Amino acid sequence: MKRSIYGLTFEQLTDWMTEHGEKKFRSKQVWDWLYQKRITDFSQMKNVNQSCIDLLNEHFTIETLSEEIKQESKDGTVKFLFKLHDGNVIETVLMRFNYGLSVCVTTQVGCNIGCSFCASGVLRKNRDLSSGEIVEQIMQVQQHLDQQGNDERVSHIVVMGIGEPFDNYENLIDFLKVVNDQKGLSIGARHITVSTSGIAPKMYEFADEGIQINLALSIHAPNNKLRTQIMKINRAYPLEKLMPAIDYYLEKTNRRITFEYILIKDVNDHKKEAEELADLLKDKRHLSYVNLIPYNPVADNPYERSEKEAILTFYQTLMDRGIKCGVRTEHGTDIDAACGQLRSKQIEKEKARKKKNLQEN
Ligand SMILES: C[S@@+](CC[C@H](N)C(=O)[O-])C[C@H]1O[C@@H](n2cnc3c(N)ncnc32)[C@H](O)[C@@H]1O
Ligand code: SF4
Repeated sequence: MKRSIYGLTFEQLTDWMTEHGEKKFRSKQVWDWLYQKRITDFSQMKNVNQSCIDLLNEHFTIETLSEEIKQESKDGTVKFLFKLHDGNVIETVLMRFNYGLSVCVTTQVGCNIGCSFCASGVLRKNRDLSSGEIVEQIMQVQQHLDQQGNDERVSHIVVMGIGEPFDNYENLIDFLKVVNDQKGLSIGARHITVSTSGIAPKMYEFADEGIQINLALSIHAPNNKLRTQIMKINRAYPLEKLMPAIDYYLEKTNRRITFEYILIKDVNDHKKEAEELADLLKDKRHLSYVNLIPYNPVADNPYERSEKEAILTFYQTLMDRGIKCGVRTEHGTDIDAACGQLRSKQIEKEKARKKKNLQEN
């Protein structure tokens, strides 16, 4: 199996070139073709000599994802379902904001964290995505934009699709280096957000990376009892372990953390939980922002979305206590918007098709 060339950072490609007897400047040429001209075949690299093209063809591929489904919403959201080389399927979403175009990428096939409200968690992790497969999601979306002919660029990235990015740490870091590199896509670090369910040791490591990427923590509950009930990762990393990791990150980076808080009707959306959350964050409120996310219904899941009034009360309670917060606006409500839903539907369809085939044979 050949590697995806998108998976290599600029330094890795330069080392590879010299190890294979090629001049260092070849990596700059290759990156120009890949990320500026966005070619999809090595033979299109006009200023690269044939022996280098042959070498690249021998060791690497460019495109490994095939587009299975593309759903476009009235609000401009586009949801892609890609098939990987091994037949697994993943989702990627393009969202339009007034500040730019943001892509939500997937980092794993399924997720082992198993949060009770998440469509991704229902399907266990099958494997990690390679750094190349994560970069290629951005490239495929950029190619979709190129085809529209409006000269639009992906300007923001949120690592909030299926999977726990800190459970695929090395590939995540390589991905971030590739998309952030000025010689490539040059997407600003401050325009990239990584969301984690709270793998505390990796939060220390991330703080030490010295990159200016934004961090979001899926907190979802202000105490251990409730957090463990909805997120079993809290058994391994309860708040006593998580809060010091957050403090370390804030001290080391002086960057704001976004706390994501999904609002589930009658589960974690009472005023007392808002008060408790404000208490938990009070000593770091100058560097905190709470993103309230109304629960997005998932098939066969008993949870319900909070009432509008409960959402407003929660929001106001935090604001009154000096905690900056906002309610996430929804995108693509007329398509399979909730994370992991398009993929789950597709897997169910595939299972039904296989069963039917078996019965017929
Ligand atoms: C899918 S996760 C991926 C990143 C990482 N694993 C995490 O949990 O932060 C991204 C965000 O989507 C949220 N999410 C998951 N299922 C959801 C649902 N049904 N409705 C609304 N948000 C959901 C998660 O809580 C998390 O904050
Ligand atoms: S919310 Fe994040 S960590 Fe939890 S199951 Fe979904 S993808 Fe995994």
